[in-house]
Amino acid sequence: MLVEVTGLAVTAGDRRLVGPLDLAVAEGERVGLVGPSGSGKSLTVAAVLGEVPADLRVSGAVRVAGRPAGDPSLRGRVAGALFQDSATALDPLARVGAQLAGPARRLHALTRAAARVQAREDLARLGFADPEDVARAWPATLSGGQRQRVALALALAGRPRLLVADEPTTALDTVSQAAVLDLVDRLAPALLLVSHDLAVVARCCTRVLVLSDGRVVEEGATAAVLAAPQHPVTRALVAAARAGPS
Ligand SMILES: Nc1ncnc2c1ncn2[C@@H]1O[C@H](COP(=O)(O)OP(=O)(O)OP(=O)(O)O)[C@@H](O)[C@H]1O
Repeated sequence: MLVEVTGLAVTAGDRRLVGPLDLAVAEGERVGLVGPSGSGKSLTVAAVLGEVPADLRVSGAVRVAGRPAGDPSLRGRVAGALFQDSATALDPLARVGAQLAGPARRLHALTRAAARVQAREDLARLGFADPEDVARAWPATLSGGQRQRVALALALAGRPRLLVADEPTTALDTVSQAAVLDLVDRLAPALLLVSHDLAVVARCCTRVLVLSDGRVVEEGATAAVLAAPQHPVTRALVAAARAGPS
């Protein structure tokens, strides 16, 4: 199993924010995590990435590719991460091409020239018609949708086996949302996708877990959950997804 979470609990003092929760993602699988605001989605993926804030306590077993979450050998190489705000992923003081070449050189010992070629290829793969220009650009000169595509390229630059994406399209306009989701769907080797919007998860994920108050209240094939939601929280999410983009 690529991701194996058993008995995860995240607590703040004596308040339990997440858990107990089990979650598994197989190699190549696409799993969605949906739930209303505050249901524990972000803390769950933070636990998978080994990045739960230090003021919180994590218990249970979280393993990625057989190693404890947060193990430095996993970063970029096994799991790439994409968040809502691409501004935090990109260095404003480095050109796009140089940023993309970083992980390729660090994780795969590519030469500077080979990393440069790979960065151009990655930008083309990410739908940029003019990879040379984008590689030379500073992040601030790109649109929000373009920046998020670069952030996706960066998350995938180390050729990880898993993409972890937390609300990757929430900050984008509808057209960019569709473009970024399409790329996530096409390029993620395996996917753990967080969204408050079941329609977003339905686009990319074959299996979905519904969270409420830090626990999984429903789980199953996305199509089956959409067609016949059982839990009231799931029903509300299905109704919201049918009502259109949020
Ligand atoms: N560092 C923290 N200290 C205390 N409580 C926290 C901390 N981080 C998150 N929480 C609380 O934990 C709960 C779960 O938060 P989390 O961010 O995982 O929810 P979420 O489902 O991702 O919500 P959203 O969709 O709003 O991002 C919330 O009640 C939140 O207020």
